Amino acid sequence: MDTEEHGSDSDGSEHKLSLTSTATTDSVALPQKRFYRQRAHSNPIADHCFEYPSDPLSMDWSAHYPTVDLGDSRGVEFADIGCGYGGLLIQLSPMFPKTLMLGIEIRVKVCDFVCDRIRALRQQNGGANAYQNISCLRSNAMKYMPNLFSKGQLTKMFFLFPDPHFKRQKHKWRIISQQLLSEYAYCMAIDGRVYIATDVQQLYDWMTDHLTRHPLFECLDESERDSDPIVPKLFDATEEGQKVTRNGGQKFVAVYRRVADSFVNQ
Ligand SMILES: C[S@@+](CC[C@H](N)C(=O)[O-])C[C@H]1O[C@@H](n2cnc3c(N)ncnc32)[C@H](O)[C@@H]1O
Repeated sequence: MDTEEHGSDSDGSEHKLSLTSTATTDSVALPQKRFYRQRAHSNPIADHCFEYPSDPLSMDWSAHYPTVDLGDSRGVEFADIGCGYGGLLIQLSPMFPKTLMLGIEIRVKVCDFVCDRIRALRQQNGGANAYQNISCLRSNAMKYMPNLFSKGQLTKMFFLFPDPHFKRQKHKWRIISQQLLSEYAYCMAIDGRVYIATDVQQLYDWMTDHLTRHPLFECLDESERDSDPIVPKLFDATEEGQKVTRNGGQKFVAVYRRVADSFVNQ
């Protein structure tokens, strides 16, 4: 992934931080996972070397969505947190062709895989102008969400099969907590939706407990959930979901709505 730091050119003009990922290539073949293997878990609290914008307006998204007229777009609206190998983005792309979606993935090689996968799909479907609305960014969602997204920008956030971090002393590594939910709520539009899925009952209880207790989220009732066309995708669109299916595991899914805070002027 090419990176360009936010800073000043010799003429004093500011250039925006740009994280080139899916913009250019010569190859058309889909990437093979075996060339992108990386340890399963990354410590999200340790210091990693990340490029990140000082604020959302400094982020240059043009390299991520090179054919999209960004001036005419609402910016990224869907964020797949810990997107892994990118299966959800690829399924949602044709369902919402006008919506920009971003996978956020902390592992370098996994993010590279998704970028190469999207690049190949774009080339293979060049004539159809497909997959131009999806991209992947290597970042730590536990640290940089407000740097990437403005208040109320996201209409959907996905947390599909997140790392369970079973040991008690590693619960602080979990991607859902009261503090993190407040950051996610800040980036979300009122009525936006949070989708969670896991095969680990204990993690499901943890995530739903935190979401239910948080004043800015409420659980969708069964009929609302069943009429959401995205819900069926939560089970099998991602590589981890497919692995659970192969192993005959159970899946637990829930959807929450971002609600307005009745005490604070939104
Ligand atoms: C178990 S995998 C699930 C991947 C994908 N959602 C799926 O269902 O196939 C969890 C992913 O979250 C990523 N991840 C963990 N913590 C993260 C963080 N703080 N920010 C971004 N990605 C993270 C991991 O690197 C891993 O790829």
